[in-house]
Amino acid sequence: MAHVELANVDKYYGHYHALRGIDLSVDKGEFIVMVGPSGCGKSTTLKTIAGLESISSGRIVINGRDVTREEPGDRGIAMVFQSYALYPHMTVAENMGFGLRMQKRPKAEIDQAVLRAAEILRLTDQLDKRPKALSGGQRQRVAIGRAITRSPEVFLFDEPLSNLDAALRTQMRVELSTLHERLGSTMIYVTHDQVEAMTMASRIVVFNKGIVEQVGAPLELYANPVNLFVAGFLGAPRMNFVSVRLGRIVDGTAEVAVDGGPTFQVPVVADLPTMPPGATLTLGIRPENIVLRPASAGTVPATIRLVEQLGRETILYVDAGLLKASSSESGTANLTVQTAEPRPLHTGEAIHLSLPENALFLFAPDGRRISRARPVFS
Ligand SMILES: Nc1ncnc2c1ncn2[C@@H]1O[C@H](COP(=O)(O)OP(=O)(O)OP(=O)(O)O)[C@@H](O)[C@H]1O
Repeated sequence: MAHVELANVDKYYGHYHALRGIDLSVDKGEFIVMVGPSGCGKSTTLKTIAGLESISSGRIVINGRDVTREEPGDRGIAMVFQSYALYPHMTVAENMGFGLRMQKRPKAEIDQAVLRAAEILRLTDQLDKRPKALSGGQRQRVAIGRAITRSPEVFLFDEPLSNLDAALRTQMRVELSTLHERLGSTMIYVTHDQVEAMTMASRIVVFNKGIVEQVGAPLELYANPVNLFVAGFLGAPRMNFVSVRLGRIVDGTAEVAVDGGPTFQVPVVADLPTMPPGATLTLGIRPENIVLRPASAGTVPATIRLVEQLGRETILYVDAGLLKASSSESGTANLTVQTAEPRPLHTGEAIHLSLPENALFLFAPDGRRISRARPVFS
């Protein structure tokens, strides 16, 4: 187990500023998951911790030791990649023991480490096979086994499950979480997969364009994103965003109105009054918080453009003309609704929506969230 710290880390590739002052402190035994859009710097961050990329400025500290200039092999880390790159001519046991053999460790020690890793990863029956005789999930377990045998203080994972099919990914997700519990090691994990991030992380780090936007426990980030970017990034289907105008602010509550449409009262943080009345703000609402209602005052009329029936729930892409939403994910539809409505819903159907005020997020023109923090469990 190790504590890992990045202090003001900058990384340039030529003139390209890939990491911009990254500060990150990973506690011993934490499972940190890094997420963000393609090209935001997740893999670069992981490689700088591994020592596979040098940094332009800043410091990387593992267990209080500055490793910024240390070779990868001296840092006490092991990395598992998306492509598991096993040696095809070696058996599973030989693949798993490879790192230790390179370090010229005694045979008995290597055998013991391989057996222990194989037992943890349920590969004991596969040790004499070659990689081509294994399933994708088993191969990825061998790659993880290769990391385990080296008893690293820190495991780094770069999208290790993205080559597996959906069912195997689900199974491996559970196995990795179990592995983390069993070994208690510090793990830093990069993924594109929201479910992996939400279910495995003790804390999620959201990257964007070479900076860290927010760090926090999964549900905390989901309930209290600091800005539009984090709000829009975490959650599938993603949060809806609607342009609104700021009206009066009374007793910590802002009146915001959709042009020609409904008005909402949103609790705000203190610095909102510095914004002029009439300022354009963004209202956010998660698809699961929009409610289908019979027509009445305060509801918004909408037309269903597309229905995705997922069994337990249904995703509707609707055209709610009044709401000038900017999160269109599908043609003329401008709002996404996630509902457990039991009756069948059809394309072209007219419906009415209610946007509960206690589920609204409000964002300033610069993207900062200015509605009051929401409890994680509400
Ligand atoms: N060796 C390199 N030389 C030049 N530019 C690079 C190099 N490696 C990465 N970059 C650039 O640095 C930025 C960050 O890349 P990085 O691989 O860290 O992104 P990422 O967040 O992991 O993306 P993805 O999710 O697509 O893997 C990208 O714009 C990329 O093009």
